[in-house]
Amino acid sequence: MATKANLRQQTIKALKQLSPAEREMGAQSLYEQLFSLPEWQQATTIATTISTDLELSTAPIIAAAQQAGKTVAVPQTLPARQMAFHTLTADTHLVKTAFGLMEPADGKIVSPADFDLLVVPGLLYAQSGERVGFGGGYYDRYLPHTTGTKVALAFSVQQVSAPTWQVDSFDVILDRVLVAPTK
Ligand SMILES: Nc1nc2c(c(=O)[nH]1)N(C=O)[C@@H](CNc1ccc(C(=O)N[C@@H](CCC(=O)O)C(=O)O)cc1)CN2
Ligand SMILES: Nc1ncnc2c1ncn2[C@@H]1O[C@H](COP(=O)(O)OP(=O)(O)OP(=O)(O)O)[C@@H](O)[C@H]1O
Repeated sequence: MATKANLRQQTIKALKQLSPAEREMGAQSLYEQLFSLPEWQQATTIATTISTDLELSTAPIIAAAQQAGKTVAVPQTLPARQMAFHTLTADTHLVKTAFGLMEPADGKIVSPADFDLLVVPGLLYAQSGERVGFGGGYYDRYLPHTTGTKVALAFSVQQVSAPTWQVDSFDVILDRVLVAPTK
């Protein structure tokens, strides 16, 4: 069994080594798969993040959702590893956190139970839904309060068929892991 810390390091390295072409091709496939899901099409309220350069860009997801008239909300980190999701509009003020993430500073708060679909960030996912995140434990604390479909979008280097790590009791299992094809 690998430790989550080792797997985080390995996956970050593999993500950094993706060629621009692989990234672009993978990303297009992931967006198409997401937008094809009935859960996406039916969702009126969606949780996602403001991605960092290492992560799959969420900008096309935010744009597509807004275009379709869906409500989009993104997280603000709070003390004690809590998060509040705020609706994202053209008027939302974003601030950069000490950790380098862009977060909403205002905007209406969406209750966790109001999301129909949550695009959950992370580093490594098993096809069966287990997830290794960035290590903050933010989503493990938040997701138990949600009822919507929990989806992850994985480049091929972010996916394994079954967990190679010790799954903790507090780890929340995702409903779907979409995977980009290998080149
Ligand atoms: N784009 C994106 N946004 C996201 C997440 C994500 O995975 N991706 N998160 C997914 O969970 C949450 C933030 N996750 C975090 C995970 C770890 C640390 C962290 O290790 N922080 C350090 C240093 C803190 C500081 O410099 O202020 C620490 O706490 O020691 C921070 C945030 C919410 N927003
Ligand atoms: N529901 C919870 N209640 C209390 N502590 C928790 C909970 N979930 C996670 N933790 C703690 O948070 C820390 C990080 O957990 P873990 O390594 O699973 O995070 P992660 O899933 O990688 O991060 P994230 O959820 O932010 O993406 C661990 O020390 C864990 O003990």
